[in-house]
Amino acid sequence: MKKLIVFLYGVLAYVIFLFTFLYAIGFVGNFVVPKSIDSGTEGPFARSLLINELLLGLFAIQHSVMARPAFKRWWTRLIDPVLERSTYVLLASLALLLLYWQWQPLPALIWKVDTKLGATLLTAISLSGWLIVLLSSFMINHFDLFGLKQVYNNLINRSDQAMRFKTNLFYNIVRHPIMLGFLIAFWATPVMTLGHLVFSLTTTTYIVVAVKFLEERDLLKSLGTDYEVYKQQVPMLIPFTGRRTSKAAPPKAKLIG
Ligand SMILES: C[S@@+](CC[C@H](N)C(=O)[O-])C[C@H]1O[C@@H](n2cnc3c(N)ncnc32)[C@H](O)[C@@H]1O
Repeated sequence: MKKLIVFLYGVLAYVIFLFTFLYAIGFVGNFVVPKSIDSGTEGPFARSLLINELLLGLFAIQHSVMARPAFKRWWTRLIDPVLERSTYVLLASLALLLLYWQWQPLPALIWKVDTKLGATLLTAISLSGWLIVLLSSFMINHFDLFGLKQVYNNLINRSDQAMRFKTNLFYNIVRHPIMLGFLIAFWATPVMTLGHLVFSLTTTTYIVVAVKFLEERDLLKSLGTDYEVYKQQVPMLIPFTGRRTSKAAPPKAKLIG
């Protein structure tokens, strides 16, 4: 019975994540959803900017702190380790839902592409960014990243293994295709308002700092020279840049963590 409840908790966390992810596409692109990045009534500039930065900061802190191995070691002494990933996903989704709800529009225009062709092209590029995010998550392990694998294995009494290090497909072009997808989705827009610019600049800074100084540091610690070699062969975020001696070596069934 306990295992079933744990499984249902994981499924609920995943469903909330899926809704949050789909909502993000409409939020950033200003389509379909009731509250988007540019909708609502304009408030005082300083107050709006402060609220937006606090909302992004809350997400960044939750996302970064809860992903660190030291935090996970402490946290899984308090909660069932099977629930760790689902709880992380659930809290990240709640932080994003709060952001969508409380985001303050800053409508000043930075750029606007007036031609239909240009606007359609930029929207298509942005949507391709979201697709890159989704496809990349399947290239490492979508159901592991979002906690479903852990609760399912627990339900059927199968032992759970950590995620495997992958260098396939998009991971052979850049080391962080999920983050690259987000950057494309955030920046490719036919209408860039000040609010959207604040969102894109802050998230870009966060992504670069978190990837370089947190995620890659943990991966280096866990994978050692395999990750060192991968770093030399595959650029971080911009495809076809930097030193590239040869194709990334196939992973030697290395587990992360
Ligand atoms: C939200 S995912 C982002 C992955 C990567 N930064 C990206 O942008 O595609 C974060 C998780 O992916 C894992 N990860 C990063 N690179 C990986 C790789 N090449 N193979 C498998 N897992 C990876 C990290 O250990 C972390 O648990």
